[in-house]
Amino acid sequence: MLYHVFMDVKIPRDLPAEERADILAREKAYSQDLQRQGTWRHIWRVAGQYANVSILDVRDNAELHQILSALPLFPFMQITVTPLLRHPSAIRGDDS
Ligand SMILES: O=C(O)CC1=CCC(=O)O1
Repeated sequence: MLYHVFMDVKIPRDLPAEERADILAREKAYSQDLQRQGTWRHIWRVAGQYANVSILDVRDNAELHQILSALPLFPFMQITVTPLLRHPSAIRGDDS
C-alpha cells in the first residue's frame, strides 16, 4: 500500500547541538536504508518549510506505524498520513 506522509519537523531550539547532530545523522541513515530497500519511494523537501513529503510503500497501517514511530526524529515531528490508491486515469505503470 502507498501512503503520502507529510512530516513537519519541530526540533526544540534548546536541544544540545551534539544531540541534534546525532539525531539528524541517524534519521538520514534510517531513511536512506529504507529508500534503498524500496520502502521509502520518494522524499521531497517542501519549499520554504522544515518539512518533507514522502511516499512510502508498505504492507499495511501497522507496518507504516512501526516505521514512522522508529524514526529518530519521531518525537520532534508532526506527521500527517494519507493512504493512496491508483487513480483510474493514471498512465504510469509504477505508481500502484
Ligand atoms: O529533514 C526532514 O525532512 C526529516 C527527515 C525525514 C527523513 C529524513 O531523512 O529527514
